[in-house]
Amino acid sequence: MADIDWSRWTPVDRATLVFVLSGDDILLIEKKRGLGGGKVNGPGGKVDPGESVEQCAIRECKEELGIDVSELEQLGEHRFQFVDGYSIHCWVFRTSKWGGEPVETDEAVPLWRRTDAIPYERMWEDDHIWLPLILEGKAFTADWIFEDDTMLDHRLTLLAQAPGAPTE
Ligand SMILES: Nc1ncnc2c1[nH]c(=O)n2[C@H]1C[C@H](O)[C@@H](COP(=O)(O)OP(=O)(O)OP(=O)(O)O)O1
Repeated sequence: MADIDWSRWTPVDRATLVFVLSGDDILLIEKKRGLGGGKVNGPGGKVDPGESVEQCAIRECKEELGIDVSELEQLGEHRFQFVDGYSIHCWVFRTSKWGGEPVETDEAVPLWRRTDAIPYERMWEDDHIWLPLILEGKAFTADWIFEDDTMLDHRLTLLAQAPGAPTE
């Protein structure tokens, strides 16, 4: 964390992640392409110009899984900094409200798993640190330094309330 002035940090991209919960189950994806292609993650992706993070979350769930999510609860904020200079600011939502049946698309394969059997070994290295907080409904903000797929450092702070919407 030492070399980064997080107070001046400006991301290259903004993105979202969405976790749909249904009883003891969570809806994940096997991501086919893009950043993290080949990994298991939640549906999500980069924010389009002029789009809010919530609009992005809804659009990405439709594009990647064909489902319509609603009543999104914004709980987490990630600042991912890669040592090659790339950076991405990611907003994490959860919901238990969705319509439609998740289907495979050219971007993702749906993957329902029990919340006590999340395949962290197939996910980004950071996920096991913060996804349990999403399941518990705990708000947080977190900073991460990555070299490619390897997590070098991190700092996670629990929040009393959800992080605010992005201002950049
Ligand atoms: N470290 C880590 N853990 C968990 N999730 C992520 C990371 N780093 C990440 O970037 N992500 C997430 C954040 C986003 O949901 C995706 C990256 O966006 P991407 O899928 O590349 O964006 P799209 O808009 O869907 O894809 P393109 O159309 O740009 O190819 O990963």
